[in-house]
Amino acid sequence: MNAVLELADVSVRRGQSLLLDGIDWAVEEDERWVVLGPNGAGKTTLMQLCSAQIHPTSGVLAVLGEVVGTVDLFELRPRIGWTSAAVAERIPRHELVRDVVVSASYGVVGRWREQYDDLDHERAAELLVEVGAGGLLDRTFGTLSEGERKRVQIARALMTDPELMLLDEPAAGLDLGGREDLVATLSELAMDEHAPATVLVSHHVEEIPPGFTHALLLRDGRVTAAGPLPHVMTEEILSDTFGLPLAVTEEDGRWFARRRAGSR
Ligand SMILES: Nc1ncnc2c1ncn2[C@@H]1O[C@H](COP(=O)(O)OP(=O)(O)OP(=O)(O)O)[C@@H](O)[C@H]1O
Repeated sequence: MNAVLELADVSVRRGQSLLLDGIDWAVEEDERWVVLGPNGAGKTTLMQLCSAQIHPTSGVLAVLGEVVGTVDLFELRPRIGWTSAAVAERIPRHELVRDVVVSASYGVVGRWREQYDDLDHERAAELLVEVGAGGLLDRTFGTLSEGERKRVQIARALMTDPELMLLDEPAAGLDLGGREDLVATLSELAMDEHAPATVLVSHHVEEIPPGFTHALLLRDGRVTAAGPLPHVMTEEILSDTFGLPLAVTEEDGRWFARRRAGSR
């Protein structure tokens, strides 16, 4: 098994602030990880590192076997599928959904004069069906609901057949039905043995799709725990990570957390 992500004592500093502090972490190609932590824990900064958008200030980061700092990041990035609010903001609202997905093959947002062949368009259409958005091909991105936009972004992230997929808070802004639909779609992807290694960022344990295998928990830029889900999803570790006493339960592969009764 090959590691798709390897971080050894990785830190990120901006001015006086230490955003990430001595992170050690490895993700293997058949693993599906969730990164959990409260606001400001460093989750997005970690995804920026893993998507080769930024360099560590210190430590060693290898993405898909390439040590960041020794390789051309423009060659590395197309091998990574990435969805985040920052990527979504760059998608032109007038863009047709079919073009939002297909343009990932050129690593661009907003179709210009690139030429795509029929196979590209067929693949885009298939991926949209796979994520439950097959009926949206000819809509413009700006007319979609938040939940539909998330699905289109996941199809776009899969378009280049990436070796690593990073999903930064894909359920943010969704209503209950939208969240549950998305969790089901991500669960299907997680259980597909041909799907790439996946890292999903979330604030909420309820958003962990069944089929995800591991969790990395962050607080104040440090790892509080990392490993197989049943090992790290304990009341003690989650309470420590989120800074409040939590009761944690698991049912049918889904996780739930709430403040422990009488603890306030
Ligand atoms: N350029 C910067 N300079 C100084 N501090 C920064 C910079 N960028 C981010 N931070 C701080 O680093 C911390 C981690 O930010 P990050 O966005 O990675 O957290 P997060 O876990 O994704 O948070 P959230 O859940 O709220 O999205 C935050 O306190 C943030 O204010």
